[in-house]
Amino acid sequence: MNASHRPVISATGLYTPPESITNAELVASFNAYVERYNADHAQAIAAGTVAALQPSSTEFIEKASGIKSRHVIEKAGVLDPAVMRPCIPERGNDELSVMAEIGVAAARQALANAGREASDVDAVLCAASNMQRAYPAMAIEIQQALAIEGFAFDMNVACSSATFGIQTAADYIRAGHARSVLVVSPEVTSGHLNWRDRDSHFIFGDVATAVLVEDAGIAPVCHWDILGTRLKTVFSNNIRNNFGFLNRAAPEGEGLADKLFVQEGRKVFKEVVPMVSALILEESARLGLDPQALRRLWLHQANAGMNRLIAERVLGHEASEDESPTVLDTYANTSSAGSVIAFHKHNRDLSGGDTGVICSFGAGYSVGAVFVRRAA
Ligand SMILES: CC(C)(COP(=O)(O)OP(=O)(O)OC[C@H]1O[C@@H](n2cnc3c(N)ncnc32)[C@H](O)[C@@H]1OP(=O)(O)O)[C@@H](O)C(=O)NCCC(=O)NCCSC(=O)CC(=O)O
Repeated sequence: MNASHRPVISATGLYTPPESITNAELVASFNAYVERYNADHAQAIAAGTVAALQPSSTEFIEKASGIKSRHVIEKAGVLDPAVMRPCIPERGNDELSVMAEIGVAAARQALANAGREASDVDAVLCAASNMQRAYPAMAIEIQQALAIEGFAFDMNVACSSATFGIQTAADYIRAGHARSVLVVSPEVTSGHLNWRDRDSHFIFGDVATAVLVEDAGIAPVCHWDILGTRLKTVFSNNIRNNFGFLNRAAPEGEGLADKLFVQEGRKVFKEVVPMVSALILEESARLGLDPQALRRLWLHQANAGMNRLIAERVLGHEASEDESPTVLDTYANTSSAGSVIAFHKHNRDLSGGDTGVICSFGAGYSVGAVFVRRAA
């Protein structure tokens, strides 16, 4: 088999959890929790020592974010007003862990779509925003479950994990260190979402994606050439999660609001939109591409309004759904997997020579862009 040291995307895979929660179901559960909380604290609220909680609304959620529903690994616990978290039973050390299980499902689909055997793969990156344990690496568990030789490791750049993973895989191909690399992004975001926080309880969903990055010399006929990749990070506290082993002890420990997802959504919106559009425009120029000729933008799926603005700045006109497809309406924000889901679901209709960009952005701040051209 030939090695060209030119990276391509050979195929992608997607695992979608069967259970899904509509905005109406989510808001009914949240508002039942609010009613119960306010009744339980009625005296303190009347005395002004405790603030009453405000109800959520389906109209607000859809208008502010574009999200209509989200998939989750475990629905009953999330919707029980007395629980409001996914109840995923702990598994024994000799059982496949949840993240590995959904990552393997997505990886198997990517391999099948490429006509590739797992034994052909040289490396596995588990690129995701929340690892369910510190070690051993989730990636090594996925590697073992697929019976892959070589090496594997985890990486976390929050929402940009998958695009940073694709660039890392592409660099292995460019350097000749590997010819076939799986970038797997299992996102169990329901675990870190604070389902009791009105400002963010609607934001996330669970999913797993896989991207098979390979040397063009071994790639299937139908693939996407990686024309260039560009990464950027700028520190910000506006999306933050303080969970970690240094704060394991009560009363500061796990379960407190700051150990879950916290964001200043408006600031994120305002500060990240210009970062993303500038990065896409700069990298287009460096690659000698006309941004207005990009056939499709597969953008991170956090907020429909954000994507509208970014796409307009890049393309120079209001983007159609065909130019900038949305998946957050049914998946919500799936962190690093979002732009890959958009690419997975919306790339087969394009023609040879069509060019586009897979672009993620989020906590860090972080932005990752992968420019691709359909080969055949
Ligand atoms: C979160 C948002 C949808 C919120 O929309 P807005 O900014 O318009 O809303 P806001 O917070 O200013 O609130 C406006 C008004 O609505 C009220 N309000 C807030 N929540 C409500 C709810 N659930 N139901 C009804 N009303 C609500 C507020 O109290 C306020 O009232 P009043 O007007 O009376 O004060 C949006 O800001 C957003 O999507 N920002 C981008 C976020 C983003 O990209 N994050 C990255 C996520 S991290 C990520 O992607 C993954 C990663 O990096 O790992």
